[in-house]
Amino acid sequence: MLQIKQFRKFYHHRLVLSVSDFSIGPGIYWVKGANGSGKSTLLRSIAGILHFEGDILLHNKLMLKKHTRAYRSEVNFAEAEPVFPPYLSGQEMIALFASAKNAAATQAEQYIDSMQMQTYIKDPLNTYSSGMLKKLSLVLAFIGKPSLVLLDEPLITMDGPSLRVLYSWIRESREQGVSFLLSSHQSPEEQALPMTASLLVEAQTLKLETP
Ligand SMILES: Nc1ncnc2c1ncn2[C@@H]1O[C@H](COP(=O)(O)OP(=O)(O)OP(=O)(O)O)[C@@H](O)[C@H]1O
Repeated sequence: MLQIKQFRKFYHHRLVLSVSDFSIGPGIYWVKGANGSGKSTLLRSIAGILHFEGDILLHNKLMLKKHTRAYRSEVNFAEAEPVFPPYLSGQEMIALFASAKNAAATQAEQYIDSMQMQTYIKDPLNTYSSGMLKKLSLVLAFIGKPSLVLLDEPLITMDGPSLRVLYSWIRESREQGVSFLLSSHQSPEEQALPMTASLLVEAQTLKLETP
């Protein structure tokens, strides 16, 4: 499903992550690692929003750097701490994403309803709490028809009922073939979210840990 080749990421000449050849099949993966180990760097690179050496392939055919548009239409990403334009509403952000992802704006309605966001979805984003912003970023990550969804710290700032809703979205999407990379410092509840394997980011590289 995902292949990382001759990957190196530097910040100001400092090597942060080096992965020579790494591949994983479809599934739900828990991205683990200490603070500052490079989890966000890995996810942001796979999302195509950071410059790096090497290349990343999806489904053995879509190269991030060569087939950028097609690759991006398959990969959705939710940042750990999402930042949105303050004067847009949640609904306007959803409309923007839906247009960028060639999706119907109505696709998000089921997500808005299940996360109980109806009462504030039309309000400007500078009035949202961090949990409300987190939920919006998660809705955006499910818009379109992604085959890979990257969720950076999706469990933080979410209350218990919202977490259960998120787990159900992930399980349902997985049943439809969508894969997930999910970074977290806390172990996702195994029964609620069956993990295929863990990806450990450590010592400037990436290791697969099977259960
Ligand atoms: N924009 C940047 N400029 C310079 N260094 C950076 C930048 N972003 C991240 N780094 C460095 O890269 C390393 C990896 O950071 P990253 O945010 O990927 O770690 P992380 O595993 O996601 O950390 P955490 O668990 O604390 O969120 C850290 O040493 C960090 O200081």
